[in-house]
Amino acid sequence: MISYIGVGSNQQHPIKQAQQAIEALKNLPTSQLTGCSSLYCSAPMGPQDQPDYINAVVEIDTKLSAIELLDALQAIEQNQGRVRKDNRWGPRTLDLDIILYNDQQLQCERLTVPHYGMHEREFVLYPLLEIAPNLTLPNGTHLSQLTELCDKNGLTTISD
Ligand SMILES: CC1(C)Nc2nc(N)[nH]c(=O)c2N=C1O
Repeated sequence: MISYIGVGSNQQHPIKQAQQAIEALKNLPTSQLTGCSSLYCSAPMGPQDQPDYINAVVEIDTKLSAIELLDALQAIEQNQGRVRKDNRWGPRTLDLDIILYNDQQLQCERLTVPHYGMHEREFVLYPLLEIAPNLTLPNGTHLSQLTELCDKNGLTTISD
């Protein structure tokens, strides 16, 4: 199954955190990393009293189920020092979110796919457009329809 993973960090050397997470995603069991966007920098969405974020989107081809994938992503987050605080919109060392999992629409206590916020997050939509320009979402929306609605202004690409 093709899945798109959002990578985000704004603590503990975010560029290194993102690069380390991408390396860890290359080693997921029964999976291949089949695409990786550039790294992007953007101001925090939500509370502004925190540092800018580094974001990327990774494409993987995996035999893991969505829940197994979620567990593997949370293990990588913990391994990179993420302490799951209750502060939902606060700073974080590493965030790995399942943006899409094949063309599935899943809604359970631990997981909602497609990611509930992807439609208005330019730091998800533009990295995703970079690696999957012809993507159509499970509900039939074309990715380019979403990026038209979401301006790229605040997003800058980081040269490696
Ligand atoms: C706090 C919140 C919503 N803001 C963000 N803002 C940006 N720019 N990037 C993120 O990854 C991000 N993640 C979050 O969880």
